[in-house]
Parts: sequence; C-alpha cells; structure tokens
Amino acid sequence: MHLSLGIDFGTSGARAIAIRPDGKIEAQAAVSYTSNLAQTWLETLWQLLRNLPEVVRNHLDRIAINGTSSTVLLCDRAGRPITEPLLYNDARGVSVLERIRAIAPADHPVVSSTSTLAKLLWWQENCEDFSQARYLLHQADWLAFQLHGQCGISDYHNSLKLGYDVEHFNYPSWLPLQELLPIVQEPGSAISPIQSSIAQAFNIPADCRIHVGTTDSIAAFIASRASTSGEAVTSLGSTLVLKLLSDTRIDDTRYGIYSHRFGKRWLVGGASNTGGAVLKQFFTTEELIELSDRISASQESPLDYYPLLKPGDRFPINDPELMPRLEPQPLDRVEFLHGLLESMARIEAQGYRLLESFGATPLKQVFTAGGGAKNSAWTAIRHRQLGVSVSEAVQTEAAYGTAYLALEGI
Ligand SMILES: Nc1ncnc2c1ncn2[C@@H]1O[C@H](COP(=O)(O)OP(=O)(O)O)[C@@H](O)[C@H]1O
Ligand SMILES: O=C(CO)[C@H](O)[C@H](O)COP(=O)(O)O
Repeated sequence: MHLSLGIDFGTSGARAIAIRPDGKIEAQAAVSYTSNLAQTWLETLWQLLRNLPEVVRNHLDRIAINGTSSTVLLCDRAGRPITEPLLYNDARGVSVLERIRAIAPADHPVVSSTSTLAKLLWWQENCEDFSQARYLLHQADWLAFQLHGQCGISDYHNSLKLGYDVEHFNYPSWLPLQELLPIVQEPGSAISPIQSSIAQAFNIPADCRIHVGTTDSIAAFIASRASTSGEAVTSLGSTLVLKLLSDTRIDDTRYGIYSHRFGKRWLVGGASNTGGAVLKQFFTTEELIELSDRISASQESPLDYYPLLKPGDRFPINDPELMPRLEPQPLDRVEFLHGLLESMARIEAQGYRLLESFGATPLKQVFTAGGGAKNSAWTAIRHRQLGVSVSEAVQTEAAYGTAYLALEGI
C-alpha cells in the first residue's frame, strides 16, 4: 500500500491527511496552535507525524506541504530563521510600496502591501541581521525543507506574490535580491527522498519522496476536484478566498485580483481579510451552529457591515487602511450573525462579479471549503447573493488537496 500524505498549515492549525492511490482517506491528524512562530510550526509538524498511526507512516510513499500564501521567513545559510515569520496579512510592507511600484509592472501581484516581495524589501530596510540572510522561504518551503533537507526550494504557486513569472518560468530581471530567492519547481513535483534522520525517527520508508507543495487555498481548490472552467471554490476559513477556474488570466492590483497558473488555465481570484476570524471574535463554535440554525436565510439582512478584525483589506477592495464596519450591532445575536454572514456573502458576490467583469470565464458553480462550509444558513444566503449553485465540496480539506497534488501533480 502506497500512501500520499498532505500536510496543511493554516492560520490557526495544521492537519495531515494520508490518502491511497484511489483517493480514499486512510488516516488523518490535526493539531491547533495559537502562535504563528517558526518553532511552533516545527513542533506541530513533528506532532502531526507522531499522531499518525505507525502503520500509516510505514507506508508513506510521498509527502507534500501547503502553507498560507505569502507567509514568509528569512533564513541563514543553514536554513535557520533569522526573523520570526511575517504572516500572509501583515501589511507593514506598505512602507516599501513606492519602491515596488517603481520597478514592477503596474498590475503585478507584488504591488500590494502584503505581497511577499513587500515583506522581503521591508526586511531589507528594517532587519538588523539582514546581512546574514541567505534564503527567503515561504512557510510551506521551510517546513518541507525540514523533511528533505535542501534549503531554497519553492513552487510557482507560493512564489507568485514574490514576483516569479508563471508564464515564462523565471524571475523577471527587475526583481531585486535574486540571490536570496528560492529555486522554483512545478507544484506537486518531487524534490528528493526524505532525510534519513527523519525517516528513522518516524519510521517512514527511506525512499518516501518529498514533493513541493502549494498554497492553502489552491490546495482547497484541488481537494474540491473542480475541473471545468467557470467552477470556483470559496474558502471560508479565517479569511475569505475566491478561486475561479478561468481560461483567461486577470491581474488588477486596484482590486487585489491575481491569477495563479493552473495547468494550461488560470485560477483567478483574490483573498479578503474578512471571514471566520471575525466570526470567532464574536461567537464560539457552538454559538455559530446554534444561532445559524435560527437565521431566516431566505430574507436578506438589512445590516451592511464590512467585517474585519483590524483596518485593511486586500480584495475586492485593495486598501491597507480600509476601516472595519461593524455597526450598528443589534441586541438580538441571531440578527447580528445574520448581518455578518450576509455582509460577507455580499463581499464574495462582489468579488465574483468583478472577476467576470474583467473577462474571467463566467461563474457557473461554487464549491465551498474551510470551517464555514458546513454552515447551511450561510450556504443559502450565499446562493441567494451569488445566483449560482453553492455546495460544500466533497473534500474540503486543504490537506486532502495537497495529498492529491503529490499523487497526481498539477
Ligand atoms: N458553523 C460555522 N459557521 C461559520 N463559520 C464557522 C463555523 N465553524 C467554524 N467556522 C469558522 O471557520 C474558521 C476556521 O476554519 P479553517 O478552515 O479551519 O480556517 P483556517 O485554516 O484558515 O484557520 C474559524 O475562523 C471559524 O470562525
Ligand atoms: O488569506 C489567506 C491565508 O489563509 C490565503 O492563503 C491567501 O492569501 C490566498 O492566497 P493564494 O491565492 O496565493 O493562495
């Protein structure tokens, strides 16, 4: 029995799913975390492996890891972090945005205060130990490096917001600091066998191969098995991420729209900072289930919020200073939750409308992934707002998508 293991590092936790060659799930494990520190991720990785049954570890044939897109680390020549990670939504790079605008094409995804390039240039200007930096690595790259031991390897999904040219498969000449940038492979392609020390420590076969991964929301897209242009996956995790499979490519930084290469087609979309993290601020998981059951989803809520934890959004409004709008808050908690879910559904619908208006393949159907996918009231609200079929994907876990990516490639 040959098993493929996908490991998903999300915003608030990590999950591992092992699948058989026919796609059936053999085993899974999950570990949550409250701090996004490199050491925490590392301990989580080891814990996830330990939590898998030994018989499963004995049969691992390939492993790939996905991380949150544009969550990055600066490392020394041994791959040791010289800074704590900067997370996907960290907008401190706003201070170097003019520098980026001066060198990058106008609609390139690096032209954003949260882009990976913005984080790298911010480090260049503000990190005291920058002279020790040898590798810029994404979360997924750094964690996979712990398994395969070759520092400085990435994939072209994670590297898009760093500036990698996914049409010509190279770093464009205008990109600075190229000596720090990882070598880029096709997502899902093999890197090398697992390091023997790790194989021995976890009873994993010595010939188990580590493959390059992808980003968390692309992994969720792959898990859904959507394959027709016009099909989309919305990830309702801590954030709200839209991915529409399109024959045409679209990039427009005014609205935070960008395109990932997906075989011969494109995954167009964007990521908003609204989403489950805001719901979590007001409701427990139990309350979300109980109060959602009491929502009249067929009625549109008149409450018009822009739910954010802090100022700033990336898509469909790309404005690092956009203010959250969470008033008025009715005393009735059901009404309040209805207003939040309705407002997020409006943001999602506005996002898909924008993609279509810029020439993406028209939206036909939406699959949902992430913690919010099971909320049937929200699904009904979203169906009313989006006007197309909305359903939970058969497989919603990014870890499943990454296991499948390692198995089948792009
Ligand atoms: N019943 C529910 N309705 C709506 N949202 C939910 C529900 N249960 C969980 N969530 C949201 O799902 C999010 C967690 O989803 P997950 O996909 O694990 O996120 P991530 O990997 O981005 O941290 C939480 O922020 C939570 O608010
Ligand atoms: O918001 C996120 C963190 O959960 C998403 O990972 C992210 O921003 C989407 O990026 P990409 O399109 O590159 O996968």
